[in-house]
Amino acid sequence: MLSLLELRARIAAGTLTPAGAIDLCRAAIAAREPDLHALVTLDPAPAIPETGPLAGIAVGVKDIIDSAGLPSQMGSSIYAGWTPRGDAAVVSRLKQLGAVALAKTTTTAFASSDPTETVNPHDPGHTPGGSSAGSAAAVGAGMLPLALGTQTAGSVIRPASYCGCAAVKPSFRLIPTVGVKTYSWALDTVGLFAAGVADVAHALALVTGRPEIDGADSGSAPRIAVVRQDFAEAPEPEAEAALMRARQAAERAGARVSDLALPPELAQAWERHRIIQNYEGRLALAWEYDTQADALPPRVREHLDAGAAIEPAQYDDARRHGHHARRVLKGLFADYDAILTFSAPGSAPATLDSTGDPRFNQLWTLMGVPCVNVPVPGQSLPVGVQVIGRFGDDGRTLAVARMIETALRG
Ligand SMILES: NC(=O)CC(=O)O
Repeated sequence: MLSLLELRARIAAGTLTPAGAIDLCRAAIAAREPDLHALVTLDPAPAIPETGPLAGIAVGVKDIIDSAGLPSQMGSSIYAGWTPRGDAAVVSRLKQLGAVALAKTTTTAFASSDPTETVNPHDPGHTPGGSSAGSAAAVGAGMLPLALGTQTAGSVIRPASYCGCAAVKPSFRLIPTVGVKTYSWALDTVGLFAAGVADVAHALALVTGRPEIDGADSGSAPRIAVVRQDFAEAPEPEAEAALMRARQAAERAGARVSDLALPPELAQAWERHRIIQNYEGRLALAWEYDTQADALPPRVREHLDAGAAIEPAQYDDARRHGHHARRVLKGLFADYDAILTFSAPGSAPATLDSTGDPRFNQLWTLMGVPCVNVPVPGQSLPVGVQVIGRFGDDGRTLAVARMIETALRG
C-alpha cells in the first residue's frame, strides 16, 4: 500500500515532487482500477499544490461527499451527473492542507447496503465491504494513500477490515458532515482510510487541526478490555483468531489486558441502532423516497420502507436507550483506556451480492466513540480488529491501536 507518511518523507527529502507522488497514484490506478472498479470519477487535471503538510497526497472521496467540479452521484442513477459547485467542509480542509481530491470512490446507494461494482483487492470473488467500498479498496490496493468514507453502522471499519488497511471512525462530529449526503443525522460520521495507523493518525490530526492526535501516548501499560459483544452472535473462526493474536500482541507490548462483558444497557442500545438509522433515513431521503422510489435499489427501498413504519415514540425510545448507554459506557472507561473487539464477523464474504454485516460496528457508531481498524497480518484474506476509546480521546485510541499494530508486525 502507499503510505502517506512515506510519501511525505520523500517529498520533504526532495527525492519526490508532489506531482511525482500524484503520478505514482495514477500509475497504480491504471494498473489496478480496470479489475477493481473502485473509482467513479478520476480528475484528469487537478491542481497540485507545491506546499502544505499534505502536498502530493492524493485523496479518494466517497461519492456522497462533495468535491467541487466533480460529480457526487450517491451511488444512484437519481443523481447521475449531479455536480456540486463547492467542496464539502472536509474536502475544503484537505485542499487547504495541499492534498489533491484526485478521485471519487464508489459508495453503495446513499451509503446503505446495496452492493457496488467494486471487488475486494485481495480476491475479486469477495466483497470489499461497504458502504465506503471504493475508498477501502483503493487504499487496500495501493492506488491511494488516503481516502474519505462515512459510517452510519459499520461502513468505515468493516470495509477496512475486509480490504486490509487501517481506518478511523473518529468521535462523532469530530469531522464535519457538511457537504455529505445525509442518511442519519444522529449516526453519520466521516472517517479516514490509509495504509497504517500512523498514517491515519497523522491525517486526522491535520484534518481536525488537533496536532495532539498525532503521536499521542498510549501510556506504558494501557488497560485494555477485550469485549466479545456476545449479544451480536458469534463471529467466524478467523475473526476469533485475529482477536486472540491482537490480544497476545497487546500483552507482549506491556498492556494490561482483561475480559469485559458489557452491561445490558449496551446490548439494548445495540438492538435499537437500526430504529434510529432507518427512521432518520426515511426523513433524510424523503424526496428520493417520495418522488423517485422506483429508482431506489432494493435494500435502500427495504430500509426506508422499514423506516416509514417506525413510530416517533419508538424512535424516541431508541434515542433514550442510546443516551443512557453512552453514560454507562463513559462509566466503564473509568477503568479502561481502550476496548479491543472484532472489526467484522470474519474475513470478506465470498460474494459480491452483499457488503457484509455491521453487527460488530453498529453499537460503537451509536455510542459516538472513536474506532480504529488495525489489520492483523497472516491471514489469506485480511481480517482486522477494532480498538475503541472514550469519546473525544481519539489520540490515545490511535496510540493504543498503533501499539498493537506495531506488536503484531514485530
Ligand atoms: N453506512 C453504513 O454504515 C452501512 C453499513 O454498515 O453497511
